[in-house]
Amino acid sequence: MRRVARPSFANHLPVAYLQIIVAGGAGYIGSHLVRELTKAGGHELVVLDNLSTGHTAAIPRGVAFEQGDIRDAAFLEKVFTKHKPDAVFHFSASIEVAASCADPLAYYENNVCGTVTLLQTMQKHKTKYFIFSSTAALFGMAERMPIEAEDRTNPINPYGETKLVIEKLLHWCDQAYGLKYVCLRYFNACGADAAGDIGEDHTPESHLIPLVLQVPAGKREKVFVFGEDYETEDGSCVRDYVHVTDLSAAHVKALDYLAKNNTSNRFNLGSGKGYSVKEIIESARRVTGHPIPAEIKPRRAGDPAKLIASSEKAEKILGWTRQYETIDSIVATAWNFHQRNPKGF
Ligand SMILES: NC(=O)c1ccc[n+]([C@@H]2O[C@H](COP(=O)([O-])OP(=O)(O)OC[C@H]3O[C@@H](n4cnc5c(N)ncnc54)[C@H](O)[C@@H]3O)[C@@H](O)[C@H]2O)c1
Ligand SMILES: O=c1ccn([C@@H]2O[C@H](COP(=O)(O)OP(=O)(O)O[C@H]3O[C@H](CO)[C@H](O)[C@H](O)[C@H]3O)[C@@H](O)[C@H]2O)c(=O)[nH]1
Repeated sequence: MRRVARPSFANHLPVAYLQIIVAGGAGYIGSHLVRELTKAGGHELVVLDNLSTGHTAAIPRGVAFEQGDIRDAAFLEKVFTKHKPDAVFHFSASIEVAASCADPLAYYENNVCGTVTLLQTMQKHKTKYFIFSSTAALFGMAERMPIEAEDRTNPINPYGETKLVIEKLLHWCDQAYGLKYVCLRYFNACGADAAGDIGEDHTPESHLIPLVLQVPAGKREKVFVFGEDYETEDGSCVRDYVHVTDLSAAHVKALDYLAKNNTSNRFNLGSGKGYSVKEIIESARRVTGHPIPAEIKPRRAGDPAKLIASSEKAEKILGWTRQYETIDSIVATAWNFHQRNPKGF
């Protein structure tokens, strides 16, 4: 069979030839992308992760793994020299809004300094494409709902601001070095792969859906509702919950987009529907058949009242569609993971 020559960086790369680094690929969302890319085949994948919150068991057998930190320039240099990536998916970050309010320096160090080191290594090695895990937290107290990709950004917590700093830096990296990037602003990632063998497993857990499911799983007696005095219908915070497998599909499309168009862009990714904390607890009650007691607590630091996405731009430009539309179908996949893996990974 004739071997097709690998094209130079001067040309757009056919998607099938890419060497890909998934930084943070042992984590919740990154491991789901690795699963999707592995299923699709055709790429050489390397997971890079310091395992601060990720799990080796979440990395499929046969996928290369480099354990280390994105803040460690010497480690990155070794990995990039060895694997010569064409594209980097960058999930590796600290992710909790309340923790970022308590320790902003740690968040800037990991999310900003770490990403700068990663981008410096990419620039040195002429790595062409960068897909960045950004967030709805960029928007803060948004002026309108649903939030369009081009709406004004105004983060109200350090976590969101670290992501905005990087989005702005990426613009300048494109201008200065020709780096092509896509920023994907996920709203609230949730659910688990349909097979139920990978899912969300953080210790300690801070995210709403896995915490709610710890009650029927027998790991906690009740769930707390942080704030009942927001300007929302039932007083609790409203978020847009989007399934992690749907998010993975958007990443595959983003890579395709970069390889075909060689143009940077940014997209919001959500379901377009908002659910309050109380509605999420109701959904978990329906899915699990457990009464799930709830107790009202004061507001949590850094929480905006409402975040709902318009994903119209991603639908139009990337051709992104979602498989999971109802909140119960999403919660059911998370519950499936927790039932199959009662001790996590
Ligand atoms: N979970 C959500 O709802 C959500 C929403 C919007 C954006 N995001 C973003 O998506 C990305 C992934 O989130 P997640 O929920 O999968 O989190 P996660 O904590 O499960 O995954 C992050 C992974 O990155 C690794 N990591 C962290 N710092 C690192 C470092 N310095 N060097 C190397 N590896 C490091 C961790 O070990 C982990 O495997 C993050 O960038 C987060 O900000 C998440
Ligand atoms: O025990 C809990 C846990 C959470 N909440 C509330 O549930 C909502 C969702 O909270 P999560 O911690 O699940 O998620 P966040 O909205 O704070 O943040 C998540 O989604 C963001 C995007 O919207 C980010 O990117 C971030 O990384 C990711 O953690 C918030 O109003 C929070 O106050 C509770 O009431 N009780």
